[in-house]
Amino acid sequence: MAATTTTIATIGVSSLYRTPSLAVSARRVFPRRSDKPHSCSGLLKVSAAAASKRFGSLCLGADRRGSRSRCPTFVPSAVVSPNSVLSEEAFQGFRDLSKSSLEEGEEEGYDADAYESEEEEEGPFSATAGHDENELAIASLDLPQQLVSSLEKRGITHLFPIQRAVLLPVLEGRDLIARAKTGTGKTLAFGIPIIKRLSKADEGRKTSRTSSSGSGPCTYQELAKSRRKLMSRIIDLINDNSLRLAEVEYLVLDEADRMLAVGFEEDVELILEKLPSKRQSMLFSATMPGWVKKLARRYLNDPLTVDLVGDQDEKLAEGIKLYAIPTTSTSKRTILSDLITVYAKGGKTIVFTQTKRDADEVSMALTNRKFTVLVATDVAARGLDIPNVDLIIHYELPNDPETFVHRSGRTGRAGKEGTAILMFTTSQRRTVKSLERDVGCRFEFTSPPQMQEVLESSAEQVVATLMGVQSESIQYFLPAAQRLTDELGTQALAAALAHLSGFSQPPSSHSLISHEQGWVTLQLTRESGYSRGFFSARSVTGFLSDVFPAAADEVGKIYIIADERVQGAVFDLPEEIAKELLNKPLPPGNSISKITKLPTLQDDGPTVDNYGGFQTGTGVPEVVVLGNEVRGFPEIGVAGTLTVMMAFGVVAEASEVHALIVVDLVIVLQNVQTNSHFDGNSCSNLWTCSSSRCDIMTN
Ligand SMILES: Nc1ncnc2c1ncn2[C@@H]1O[C@H](COP(=O)(O)OP(=O)(O)OP(=O)(O)O)[C@@H](O)[C@H]1O
Repeated sequence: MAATTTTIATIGVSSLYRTPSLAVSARRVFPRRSDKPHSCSGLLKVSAAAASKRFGSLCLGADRRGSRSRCPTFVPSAVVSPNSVLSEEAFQGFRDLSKSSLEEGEEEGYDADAYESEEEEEGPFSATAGHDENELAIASLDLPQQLVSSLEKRGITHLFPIQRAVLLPVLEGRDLIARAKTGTGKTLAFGIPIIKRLSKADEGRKTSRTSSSGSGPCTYQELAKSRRKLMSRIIDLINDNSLRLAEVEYLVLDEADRMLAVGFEEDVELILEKLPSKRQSMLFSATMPGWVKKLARRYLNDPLTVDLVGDQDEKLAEGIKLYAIPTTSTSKRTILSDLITVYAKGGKTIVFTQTKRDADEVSMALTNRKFTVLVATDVAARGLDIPNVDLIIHYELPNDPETFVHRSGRTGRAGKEGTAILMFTTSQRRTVKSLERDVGCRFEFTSPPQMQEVLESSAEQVVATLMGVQSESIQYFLPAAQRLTDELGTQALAAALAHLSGFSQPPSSHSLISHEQGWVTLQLTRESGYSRGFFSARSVTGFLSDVFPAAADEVGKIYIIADERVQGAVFDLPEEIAKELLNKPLPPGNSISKITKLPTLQDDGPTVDNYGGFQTGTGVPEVVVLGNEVRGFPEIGVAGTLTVMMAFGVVAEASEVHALIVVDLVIVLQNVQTNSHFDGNSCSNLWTCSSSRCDIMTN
């Protein structure tokens, strides 16, 4: 490629689109200032991924032409409403007013926040709702034909709302800050108009081709010569003069809030310093905290704000169903496989962890069944457009609401549906509640799938796969199938289904209550004539002590069956102990069995939702805070701001927790509303606790 050709500098891995040929077509729809033709030379798109030095692709080029002229501002009267289609009237308003303002040379401010709201009549992706389809068709926007065709090939024929909302402002050269939900097409929102403008510039150059030299940023050729440099950091490229940005005309900060956040800002600033001050700058993101808008003003010139999210509304993309599932750190991995089997239904899943190490561990744990899973840290949370991801699992809570929005937004893209599941431990309930508030969403709190559901889902998926086997292939296996059916009947098919589901071995036993592997859940039932009064958890331990003391020592969680006509409880035991117990003779009127499905339990059964109040009285402690009167540990005071950790990984801010009472080394949390007596700072002990022991680690 010669040094004189016009190409676009697009830097970054996220949402990267291919530059179409810059074929020129006559401009019809959008009038432009005739007195000041734009001479666009290049686009610099810096994504968070770029700033994090993870360049997946780099396409650099330069135009040797002169600099771009900035269009005056204009005053559109459009209605931009959160999540809604920009109405055709509004769209027309953009056109008319931009036209008139351009004609009149007006330069007025524009504040999309001041826009009125418009009721959403149809889905947010219904670009043609109530409008003349042709008016909104990409084919009618006077874009280069090759661009229109390549978009059509990808099923992109009509503008999405954010694309409609920013089209004219970008064409007119406005700086802007744009917010729209994940997967709503922000990439093409800036891509289409910039390509259109570049193609115009290219057209201009072709018709008045004069010079082939210049002092452009750098040439594709130069960098092709040094491929290795393509892979190195952009900062290094700038520093050693391989990348010169002096003629870049368009700057897009995609994932702008991430780009301008601490840790990235410095690099971005360094890059921005190298850009000409005369440029068009645009900030896009699905999340745009207030501080970004303030900071952005340093980089933008009289920016237009286009906000299709709004402050009041749910900030997640529509079509994403949210579940929250209580777990413990030890049961998480077992539950994860089950969740993927039941909720992804054979589709694609992304599992988000906090650290790379966790990601490695989780992916190792997902080996026995057949999954299509990407296990990733938050590096993959933004910008990645992987088609048709069905399920997102927040294996660990995100650090902030923005990360939750972006992680979840890897599904439910371009109007499709998806599911996001948040796995949380009991002490994280408050964080989950904060997430609901900050993101404006609602979780459905549900329990981990029961083994029966997992097996049924697995079988369904295998059956669906079998339906896709071509009849020509089936013919080859008919004789063997016939033989097997004759010998084993339906057992033969069941064996095939079990094997294809990844269950050649029976599912490993795990507790129905805590989902911990190596544990089983048993049910004790007592006939009414043998009742010795009120049936309680104590009745169970007393019974076990009589029958098999080892079981009484090892028993885990105990829950009473809700049905009042039944005297009974369910409880967890280690598998080996359970086996022995099941062989012991029982007192008359009592029966014990291993169960595969939990009966309905009394209120303190495994919780579905229990905000603000913690469970009391049973088994492993949920959260620990140091109280003033910790029996047996008089030296322990109170630490109001102490971070407390439990042996099974629960982390809680002590300031969010209420009280701790220790009863016979079973730690019980009580929901004491006043925490005034926790203000003392006398103690800063960190406790790790389990039901059977408490260790104190003094700082
Ligand atoms: N007008 C359109 N019609 C149909 N599909 C579209 C249209 N615009 C974009 N898409 C598709 O929608 C998907 C999401 O687009 P894109 O990646 O630009 O979203 P985004 O808003 O940048 O999301 P995120 O904030 O997560 O980065 C892509 O697969 C894209 O090809």
